[in-house]
Amino acid sequence: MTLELDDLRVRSLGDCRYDSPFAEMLATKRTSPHYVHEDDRVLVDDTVSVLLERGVPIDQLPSLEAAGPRRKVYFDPDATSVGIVTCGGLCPGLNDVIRGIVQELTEHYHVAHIYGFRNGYAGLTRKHRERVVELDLHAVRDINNDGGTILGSSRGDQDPGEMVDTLVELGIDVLFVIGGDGSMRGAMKLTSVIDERGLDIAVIGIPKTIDNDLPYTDQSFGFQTAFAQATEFIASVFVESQAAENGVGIVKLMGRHSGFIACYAALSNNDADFVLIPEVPFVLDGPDGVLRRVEDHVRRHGQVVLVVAEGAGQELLEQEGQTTDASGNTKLGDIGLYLKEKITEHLTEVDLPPTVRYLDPSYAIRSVAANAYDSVYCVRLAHAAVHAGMAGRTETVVVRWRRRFVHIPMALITGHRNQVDPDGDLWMSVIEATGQPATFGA
Ligand SMILES: Nc1ncnc2c1ncn2[C@@H]1O[C@H](COP(=O)(O)OP(=O)(O)O)[C@@H](O)[C@H]1O
Ligand SMILES: O=P(O)(O)OC[C@H]1O[C@](O)(COP(=O)(O)O)[C@@H](O)[C@@H]1O
Ligand SMILES: [Mg+2]
Repeated sequence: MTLELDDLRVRSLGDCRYDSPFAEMLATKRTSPHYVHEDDRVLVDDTVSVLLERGVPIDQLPSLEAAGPRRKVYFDPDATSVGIVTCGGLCPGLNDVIRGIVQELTEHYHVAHIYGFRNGYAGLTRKHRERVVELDLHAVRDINNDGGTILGSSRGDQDPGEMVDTLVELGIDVLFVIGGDGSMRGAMKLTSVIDERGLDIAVIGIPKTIDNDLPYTDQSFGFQTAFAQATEFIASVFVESQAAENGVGIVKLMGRHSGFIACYAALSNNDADFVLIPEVPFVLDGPDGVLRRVEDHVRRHGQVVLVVAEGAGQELLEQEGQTTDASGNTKLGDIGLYLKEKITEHLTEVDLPPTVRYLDPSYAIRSVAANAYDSVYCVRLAHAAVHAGMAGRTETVVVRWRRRFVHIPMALITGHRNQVDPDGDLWMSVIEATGQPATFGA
């Protein structure tokens, strides 16, 4: 990591001049094991060797601004209007975040207006301006019991100039963008137009991804719910594969570039014998290839279960030209079906005609309501986002980093992707739990 302290400083619109509703509560607070003072910072690194390697004084070590309420805020709460938008793929907990933002802004800051934009960035365009909804406590009362997002979502590019026009027309001071890497890139285009026009509008990101592929954040919200859902499907194919002769269970799970869902779901119920993820390439043929390993497993145990992340082994698939979705994300080939075909073919050839159960739970793992753990996480992120916005932070994302809520510059979260490290301890745990080899063939 070549990060310097200056790369981690977040932008502010200006000095905070208004009293915060939390001023009294904060008056006596100091940093403790359970609280980081607003003037204190959280270290990025957590190992002695890395800190020593940096070779700089402690106050020059890479660190992050603590999230949370401030004694003074930038926006005059009574005169403030905010907007909320949810973009990209669904994720458990979106409604919890929306609800948390609305409750915090209403009950503590008493802001003037809270607007919800419908269906992602499309909702900020001229064409959809009339679909904007005003949000209050009543509108968000029990939305956390449902999956999805009450605001809707979408993929696809929109003109940032037109979107900023909408913010100006509605008098929005703070825009909360709940979205993934694409949404944060879109949010940065908004801040650049806002800067060009000299406007006083803050843009705060709340990172969303069930793939858990955003960097500088501990597991992202909704991830735990999603992989817990996924375990149910693994358990089903396990039962099915046990009951059949030469039973083969295959579950394909979401994870475009990162195999976190596959790893965690597999570790959770420990029924998987093989986990295939995008980060660890594999070959099918040859003595150490997947097919021979699967065959060996079936010979020894009479059945086998494979968990495969959708982005795994894409290089094995013959695809006619690469296509992308409306947001520019690469469309993937179906590795699950390909494995099903290849395994069936191979086991039939070696006289172990299989019964294959293939499940692709797809949207069933991301469209559900958040579990209790994720709901807590969501509401705390929502609070942090509101405090950041009211304090005039902009182009800033609120994240939980090593269990502390902090602010990071938006550019960092789009800079690279969080992936399972084949040399890291998570993959080691997967190998330990499944008993699969560290690699498959040359
Ligand atoms: N480079 C970009 N510049 C501007 N907007 C972008 C960019 N990438 C994605 N977006 C927009 O952000 C929204 C969400 O992006 P998408 O990739 O679908 O989901 P996610 O935010 O979950 O990664 C879409 O409306 C998309 O057009
Ligand atoms: O069918 P859709 O909506 O494009 O979603 C599929 C993709 O969405 C994901 O859940 C990720 O979504 P985001 O890019 O919005 O984070 C992937 O796991 C999956 O490949
Ligand atoms: Mg994305």
